[in-house]
Amino acid sequence: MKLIKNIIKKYMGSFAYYYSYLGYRMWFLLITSILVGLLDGLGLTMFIPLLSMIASDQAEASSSALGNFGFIVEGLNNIGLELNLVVVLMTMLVFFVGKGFAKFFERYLRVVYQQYFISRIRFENIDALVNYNYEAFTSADAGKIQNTLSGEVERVMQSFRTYSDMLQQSVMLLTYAALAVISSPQFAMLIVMGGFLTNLLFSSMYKKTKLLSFDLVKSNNLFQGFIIQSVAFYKYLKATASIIDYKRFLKEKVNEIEFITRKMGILSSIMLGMREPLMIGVVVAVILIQVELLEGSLATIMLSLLFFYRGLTALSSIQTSYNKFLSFSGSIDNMKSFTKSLQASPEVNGDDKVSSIQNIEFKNLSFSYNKKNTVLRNINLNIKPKQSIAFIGESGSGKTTLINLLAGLLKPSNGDLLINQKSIHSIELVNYRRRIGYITQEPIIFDDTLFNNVTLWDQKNEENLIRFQEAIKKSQLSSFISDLSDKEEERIGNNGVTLSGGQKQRISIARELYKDVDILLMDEATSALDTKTEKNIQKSIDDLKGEYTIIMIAHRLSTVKTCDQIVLLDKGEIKAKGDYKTLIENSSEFATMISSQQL
Ligand SMILES: Nc1ncnc2c1ncn2[C@@H]1O[C@H](COP(=O)(O)OP(=O)(O)OP(=O)(O)O)[C@@H](O)[C@H]1O
Repeated sequence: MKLIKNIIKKYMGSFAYYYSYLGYRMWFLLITSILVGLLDGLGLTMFIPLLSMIASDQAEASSSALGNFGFIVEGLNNIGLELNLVVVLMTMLVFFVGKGFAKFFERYLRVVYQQYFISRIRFENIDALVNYNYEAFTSADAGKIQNTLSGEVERVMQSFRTYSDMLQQSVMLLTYAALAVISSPQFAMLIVMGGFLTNLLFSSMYKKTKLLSFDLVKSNNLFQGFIIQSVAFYKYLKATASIIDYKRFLKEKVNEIEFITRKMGILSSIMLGMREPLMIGVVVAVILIQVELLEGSLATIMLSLLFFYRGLTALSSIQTSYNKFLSFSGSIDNMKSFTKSLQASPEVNGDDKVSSIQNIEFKNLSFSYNKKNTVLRNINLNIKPKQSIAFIGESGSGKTTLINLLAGLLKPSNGDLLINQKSIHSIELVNYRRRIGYITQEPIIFDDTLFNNVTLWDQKNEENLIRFQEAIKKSQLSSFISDLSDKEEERIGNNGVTLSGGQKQRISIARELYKDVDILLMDEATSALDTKTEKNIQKSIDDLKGEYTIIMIAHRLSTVKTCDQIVLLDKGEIKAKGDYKTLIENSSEFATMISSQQL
């Protein structure tokens, strides 16, 4: 009973979950399952006229042979068919062919709906992830996100698969039960009562076995403890001859365990041995009562029995599927809470469209992570179009946070960031970000061709090829590409393993130049590049100055010499700003930094 209750509870909750994605499709699944069960059942009823023909040795069966299913015979009679052998066999064939079609349709729908269901979950999570607030993302569990989007989705799909198995088998069970009742209501009732009684007998035995297994675990644990102690205290026990008494005590425990295990063995053997004779005993008793006392028809009883047998097979499949379903169903709860938590922290977006980024102004801007950890204080800064500006400062001084604010990934806690005199809070972020190129410290290289890496899977038409070539030229990659055997179609390999650090950096630059952007955010690589590569990269950056607004985080001060503005950050505050010459003269910290890097 508890199992059935649990099954129904889980069943309904999960139905609602699948229904929220599949809607009316769930009803289609249910209807096709019912159809399969009905056609199968009706096909089986045709065994009865066959049996009655054999029993009476007549060439035709009467409608009474089918009991409550007599309507099938009458229906056939109405269309001018007598129930002879050929008609019976053909009708059976028609029902089973019909069942075949229904089964095909049901399986087909299941596969299609399963894919639809999973796509919907994936879309929902991808949308939520794309729309996720960056600050929430930084504190989210990256492993969980990855696992849920790949492995867990797979497990939710499995849950649906086993659920639809269960759904189909349950419908079959109900259909068979209904058919068994229609075939011979009295017989069905008696069988159910008999089954219920035997179940009572078994459930008391199950309870006993369960209690015994608890006892066994307890005794085993105790015994383990005593054995460990006999080793630990061996010297004392031996020296005082107490080991002899201890031996007797240990042997008693061994006997105790053996006794419980034997009791359990007897119980389970009794259950195993009794199950079938008991069931058959019930069936025999019920058939005898039906035929001898209640004068029922043997043929309809046989049919009812056949349905019971089919029903029993469906029941054991339900149990197997349910166990499997249970092992996957935890993933449904996990997926629900995961999707909910992603959707709970969406990015806040404004309506003001930015078609090109001109003036950038930090106005008394402060920023705190999680409303307490203040990392930027009272930042005031003006960046004019096509200016180049470098942020420098110790590790943790807030440089990356500033870049994140500029990209709209983080929003100012106090003060404001104005883009073309409009607050970043009111700006529509997707179009704004399309105007931004971002060259990260670790170059982003996809496992694909050079062309796709630069154009991010743009169409390879004439116009795009010209843009591609221009980007390649500007980022000093022309000679590199002419050395490649497949030119722009050369595959770069996973994370660019076949490329040097400098080449990767320049491909990242080419990607940003291919786009039509106004500003370039650059997080300069800290990893030691050889002097030649460093010089090359420096040259490619220098060439871009004056063409784009360049905002960079500079670790090597050699790169900041030609910048229009250098901003020295210290513990989240602007310590000094100006061009290279002014800063050397006005800031002792900057002068010290320069001398420590021997420039
Ligand atoms: N997601 C976060 N949550 C809380 N605090 C953070 C988070 N990210 C950074 N911080 C803190 O903010 C401060 C500034 O970090 P930021 O990354 O901006 O410094 P940085 O100057 O770029 O450092 P580095 O040169 O080492 O990259 C640091 O104290 C850091 O610990």
